[in-house]
Amino acid sequence: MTITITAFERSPDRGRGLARDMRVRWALEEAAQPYDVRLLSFKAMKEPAHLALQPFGQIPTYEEGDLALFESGAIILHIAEHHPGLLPDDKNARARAIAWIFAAVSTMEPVIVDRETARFEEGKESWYEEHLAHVERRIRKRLGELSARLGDAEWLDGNFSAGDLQMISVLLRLKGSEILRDYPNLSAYVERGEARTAYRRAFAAQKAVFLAVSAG
Ligand SMILES: N[C@@H](CCC(=O)N[C@@H](CSCc1ccc([N+](=O)[O-])cc1)C(=O)NCC(=O)O)C(=O)O
Repeated sequence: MTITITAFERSPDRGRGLARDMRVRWALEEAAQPYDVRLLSFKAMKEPAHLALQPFGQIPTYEEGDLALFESGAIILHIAEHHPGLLPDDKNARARAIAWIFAAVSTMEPVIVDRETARFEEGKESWYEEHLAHVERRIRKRLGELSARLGDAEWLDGNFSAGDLQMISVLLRLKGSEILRDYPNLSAYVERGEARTAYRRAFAAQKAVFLAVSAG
């Protein structure tokens, strides 16, 4: 059955692969699953047809036959559970890989999104600099803990998994910042993810959308 995901018609990430459709694209490429993309304007995202799929008016969503899913973590887990290559066969290792999906979205991503929110929405406030220092301290705490756990391993727990895909996708939102550069093993971990063929195919596909819109 055809898989259809939704993505920004004009992504504010300007083809840098930071919007969350990228991580779903990546998972589908790792699973060697072809997919269609329905591109949505910001307006269309808030209209009833899309709200029926995604109650918060956001992307991505995932449709396959009579299944409609939202929440990128849930979509990635669904893909991983239904296709080989993203979760180990061993049941305990599989459970640990799923734990890393949750760790990425519920422990690591919120502190990183806090920094983006502060920079985009609070930059003019008198307390911005002090607030940003606290936010970045919280990010560094989590990065230090993740760095210690990863050590010199290639992936978080054995072979590459959906947990790595989600964690690397979250860490990529720090790409280019001096913060991630302070954790060389995490920078190298992210680069290993970016070097994967599936990542590069997903990145090229989402960037092609931006280039087409920019050329239009
Ligand atoms: N928890 C949901 C969150 C989905 C979400 O945040 N979607 C964003 C796009 S990805 C977040 C995002 C947006 C932009 C950049 N960027 O770099 O420009 C990066 C990430 C969205 O639709 N925003 C529009 C809205 O909320 O009205 C999930 O993981 O699926």
